[in-house]
Order: sequence, then C-alpha cells, then structure tokens
Amino acid sequence: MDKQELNILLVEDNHVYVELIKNTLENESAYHLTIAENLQEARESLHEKHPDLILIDFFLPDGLATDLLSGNVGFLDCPVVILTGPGDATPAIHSMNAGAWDYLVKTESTLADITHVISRVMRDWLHYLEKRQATDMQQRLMSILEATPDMVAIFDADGFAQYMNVAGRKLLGFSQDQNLSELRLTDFYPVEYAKIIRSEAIPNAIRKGQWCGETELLTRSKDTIPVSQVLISHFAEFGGVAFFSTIIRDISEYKRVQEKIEFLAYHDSLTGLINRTQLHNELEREIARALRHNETGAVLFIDLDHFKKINDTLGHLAGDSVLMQIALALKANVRRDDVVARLGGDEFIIILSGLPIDKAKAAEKAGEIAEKSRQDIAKIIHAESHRIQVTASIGIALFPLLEGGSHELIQHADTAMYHAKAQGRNGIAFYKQGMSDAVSRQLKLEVALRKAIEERQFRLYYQAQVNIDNGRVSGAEVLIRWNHPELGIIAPDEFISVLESSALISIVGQWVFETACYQLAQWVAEGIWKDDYHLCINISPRQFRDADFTAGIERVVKKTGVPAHCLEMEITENIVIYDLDKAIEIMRDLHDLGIRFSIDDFGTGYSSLRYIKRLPVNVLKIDRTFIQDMCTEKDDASIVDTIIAMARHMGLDVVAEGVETKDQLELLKSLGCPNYQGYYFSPPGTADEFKQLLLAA
Ligand SMILES: Nc1nc2c(ncn2[C@@H]2O[C@@H]3COP(=O)(O)O[C@H]4[C@@H](O)[C@H](n5cnc6c(=O)[nH]c(N)nc65)O[C@@H]4COP(=O)(O)O[C@H]3[C@H]2O)c(=O)[nH]1
Repeated sequence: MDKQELNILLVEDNHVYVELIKNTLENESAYHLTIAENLQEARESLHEKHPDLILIDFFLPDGLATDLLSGNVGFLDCPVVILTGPGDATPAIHSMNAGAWDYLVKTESTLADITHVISRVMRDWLHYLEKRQATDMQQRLMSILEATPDMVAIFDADGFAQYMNVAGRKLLGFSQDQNLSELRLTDFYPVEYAKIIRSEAIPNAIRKGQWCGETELLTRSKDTIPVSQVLISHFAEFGGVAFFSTIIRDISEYKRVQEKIEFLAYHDSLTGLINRTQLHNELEREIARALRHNETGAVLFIDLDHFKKINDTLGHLAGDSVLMQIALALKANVRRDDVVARLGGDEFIIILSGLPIDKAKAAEKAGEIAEKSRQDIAKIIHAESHRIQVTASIGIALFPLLEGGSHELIQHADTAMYHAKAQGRNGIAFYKQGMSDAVSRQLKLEVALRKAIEERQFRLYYQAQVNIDNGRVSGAEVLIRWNHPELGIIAPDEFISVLESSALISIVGQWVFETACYQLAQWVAEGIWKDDYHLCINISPRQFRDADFTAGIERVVKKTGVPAHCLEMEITENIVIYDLDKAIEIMRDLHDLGIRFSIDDFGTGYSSLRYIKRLPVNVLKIDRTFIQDMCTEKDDASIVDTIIAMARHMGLDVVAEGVETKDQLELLKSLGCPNYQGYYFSPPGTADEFKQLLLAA
C-alpha cells in the first residue's frame, strides 16, 4: 500500500491536541488526516473516507468513543488506536468491548511516540492485510474446488489421499466427513486400471509433470465409472514430489452417447439390425471365413412386395411397426451367428454361413430358410390396430464367388430378388448367370411404364366385330396402345407381360375398363350404340385375381351408367387354371350384373370342355393363328370347324379373330361362324375412327 494513500481519521475535540497530531503527521507529509469532532462527523467520515486507521480519544464528550467502539457506528474494518488518559482508564475500555480496539496510546506520550505507534500500526496492518489477502485467495480457491463439478483430489508423495472435493466424494460414494487418508490413489481404481496408474500414470506424471488419460474409477459400492483424468506432480522446493493432484471428469454420459453414435453408425435405428456399412464388413468376413474353412454361404436379399402401399395408406407408424416385426421374425428364423441386416426401406439381407460345401446341398438349405422366412413374413401382422399381410420376394446368391466380394454378391442376390418379383412376387429365386440382363431390361421397362401411368400415355383403340351374315358391326374389342413420347405408338404385346409381372396391370386394367365404359356411355347417349352390340374388354389373369376386382367393376358400371349387358370381358384360359372354383365365383358375380364373358385365343390353351362347361361363358374367340392358315392347312380348317360346331352345340356365340382375306371370310361363313374381327373389315382405330363405322352401320 502506498503511504500517501493512508487515510487517518482522528476523532478528537481537543484543539491543542489535534493541532499537535496534525503538525506531526503533516510533517511526514505522507498522511491524509480527517478530523471528526463529534459523533455525526465520525459517522460520515467512516462512510465516506474509509479510513485505514482510526485514532480515538477515549475521553470524548457524548460517549462518542464508547459508541464507536461498541460497534454502534459501524464495523471498524481497520486498526483502531485509542488515545487514552492515564493508565486508570484502561480497565474501563477492556470491559467495554474486547477486541474492538487494537492499540492503546497514552495521552501523556510524546507526539513522536504517537507517530512511532502509528507507523508500527500501519506496518502491522499492511502485513495483516497481505496475510488476509492470501487466506482470502485460499478460501476462494477452496470454495471453487468444492463447487467444481469435476472430481479434484490431492495425494501426498506416498500416494495417500489428503483431500477430495465434494464432487469426488459424491462420484465415489464417500460422505463429506469420511476420512480418506488411509486410502491410496490406486485404491480408487479397479485392478486393471490401478496397474495402469502405477506403471504408467505416476511414472509419467513424475517424469513430465503430468499424465492424461481415460481410466475407470471404482466406487465405494464397487461400480466402475469411465473417467478422463489428469494426474499432476507437484515438486518440493529442493526436488522430489511434494504431492500429487488429480482432476477427474465423469465421462459416463459421453461414453453412452459415443456408444450410441457408434451403434447408429453401424446399425439401423428402427430395427436395431446392422446397416449397409456393417453388412459389407460382416459379409467380407464371412467370405474370407468360407474360403478359409472351405465352406459355402448364402446371401438372401429380401424385398417386401408393395410395401410403399402400407406407408401410403396406413401411415408411417404402421409401416415402421411392420418393419420392426419383420426384423424380429427374420432374426428368429436364423442361427444366432447368422447376420440379419436392413439395407434401408423395405430391404433386408440375411447372411447364412457354414452351409454344406456341396453347392446343391447348400442351395437346398438356403432355399429352405428363405422359404421359411417368406412364410413368416406372410403371416398376418398387427400394426397400429390394422391387420396387415405383407409378402416378400427373395433372391439368393451363394458364396464364395470365383471373383468378386460383398458388393458383387449383394448385387447378385438383388438381381435374383428382382427375378422373383418379375415372376409374380411372393417367391424365391436363385441367382444364375445371365439373369442380370433380363432383369435390367424388365426393370427399365417397368420404370418407363410407371411413368406412362403417371403421365397418362396410354390410349384405347377399338376394333370392330362384324356379323358375318349381314356384314354389319356387332360390337368392338378394346385394345390398349402405349403412346410413347419418343417411340410413338407401342403395341400391347411388348408391355402387357411386364405390366402383369409387376402388378401394374391392376392399375392399367382398371383404367382401361373405366375409360372404355365412359366411351361406351357416350356412344349410348349419342344413340349410335345399339342394345345388342357388345364392347369386349381384355382382362388379364392377374387383374382378375385382385381381391377388389369385382367391386371395382361394379363401381365403374354404376358410375358410368353403361348397360352392363353390352359389356363383355375377354379372358384367357389361364385365368381358370389357378383356382377354378374362385374363377367361377367371380364370373358368376359379374354375370349376375349382366356382363358377358368370352374365352380369348380359344384353341391355343387347355381348351378343356370340362371347365368351359362349368364357366358362365357366352362366347368363344377362335385364335387368329388358326384363321391365318385355314384356307391352306386342312388341320386348321378342321379345328375351326370343330370349335364352331362345339360352340353351337353348347349354345355359345363365336368370333373368329384375325380375318384378313375374303377367302378366310367365305370359308368361315361356310362353316357357320356367326361373327368375325380382322383387318379385312377394319384394323383397330381410335374412338373417332370407330365412331365412323358405328355411324355407317
Ligand atoms: N395379324 C392380325 N392381327 C389382327 C388382326 N385383327 C386384329 N388383330 C390383332 O389381334 C389382337 C387381338 O387381340 P387379342 O387376341 O385379345 O390380343 C391382345 C390382348 O391379349 C392384349 N391386349 C390388348 N389390349 C389389352 C388390354 O387392354 N388389357 C389386356 N389385359 N390385354 C390387352 O394384347 C394382345 C394384342 O393386342 P393387339 O396388338 O392390339 O392385337 C390385337 C389386334 O390388333 C388381323 O387381321 N391380323
């Protein structure tokens, strides 16, 4: 403290005495003296000047000294020198407020004595202040240590605990008053980490001053806590470690988050199965193992059929629930060390390892597991109060391959899966060479067809059916065309099979039926469609098997208001070979509405009279391949003759398809065929073109 700054408050009303002290102090020119002559002035000075030293004349009037010393004025946070009279006053002061004063100076002392005392007082005071500052700092540091959320501990040079802060005690389960001095640094760690502390941390801390690392602490209840820690050596003045201190942070939460992040990096968050990244790691490992142990393995690529529909119609919660349940079912179906992964979306992979070395046996085993998985997936799933049935297409590829690793294998299994889809879904296919080209062609077409649906690129053409006797139009067959933006009009033979295998046929078929009905309704309204004409619409086997096929047809008939008896559905014999009874049921329902049925391409399929008899069929359409050569090939002519005779016998109508020449027409007429269709009369044309034929009829 600068001497010049010394602020002295002299509480005294004896002018002579005041002058003397003043002179003395001013001679020193190092003090600033404030004089208070009464209680009021003393109070003000205490508040305003913050004196460093107070000189009080004990024999002041009005009990001023008593008031000051008894603390009535305020806390005197500086040394107080009592200027007292002869020695007899001392006991009175003592009894009054012990500790309130610091020095007694007798008034009979000389001023030099007083000055001397003042200097001594100030020296003491400065010393005291320094000490107080140091302890203040210590106290502050201590309170910071106690408040810090990290564990802080001090150990002596022999490693015995000397201090542990609140956070440390809390972390390890020790109470605040528990004596830890018997415990050594290494006692706070499980054995394996105590070893690291002894052999690595302490030597390093001694050598380099400090050691940092991640360890685990052992709590009082023998739990372990992951921590990050710094161990510091504090050296004595003349060398050697005086003590160690350590700061330790509990990183359990960080570890948990880190583990979660690591888990998420390699796992699918929804199902908990491993993800694509980890799948490749696992598969590479399995391939290497199969090569080492001369084993066979298999990759099953599982893709759910029409899963998007579940998400779109029942919502993502239901979709998620389905995925989770399927993940569980797949896991339950394989051995514990077989890998099940989710690639994302509705795609799963199973890696089967340790299959028999014999490829055929391995394939058989893989096929069995795939079939079991397929069946398990197809079981009814309850999700978000819905009962859902999902099917899956599964592709299988065996490994090790002659060439290629995990990527090629998954690619093969993927191709096989697409093949299974192309086969009508809900099935299994093994990868074979050459499969990729066919599948990718099919896929490209499928993608283009989906676009065609979205962009309404389909058109309907109409081909007249003609009564042979009078040569007049008796109806029409509806034929779809794909009006491709670059390739122009594409005939159905090129895309109907892809629509069928991808199940897009249901959407397109429904569109054909609806559009044709609207067109028919218009012709009826225009009065150009006669009541005994028939509009024939092709129905694919797949479309026919749709659960809501009949309901969809009924809806359209009602909506468009067409006369149902003018509608005819062209089906092929394939429709009935799946489930004859079901086919009969559907046909009867539609028949009851008034809709007629014709068997298309008759003669090319089973042509079994047994089932034709049971079906509510009205018309047989003779396939054009017989008509084509009937004038030159006797066999074809006799087949056509037989079909016409048989139809007549069974009370069925007949339409001969693909009539291109007058000779064909004449021969058909002579055989008693009632109707025909073909380029000879007119090729398929647009609705406007066909309308002209109707107007001319
Ligand atoms: N060579 C020759 N051909 C003639 C002659 N007259 C007609 N055709 C063709 O013969 C096919 C008759 O249709 P389909 O047997 O039902 O055979 C149809 C039918 O099975 C299917 N199809 C057409 N439209 C649809 C549809 O909307 N839905 C479904 N599921 N299948 C359809 O595609 C097949 C082929 O249809 P298109 O290419 O339009 O071929 C039509 C027609 O253009 C002729 O004098 N000579």
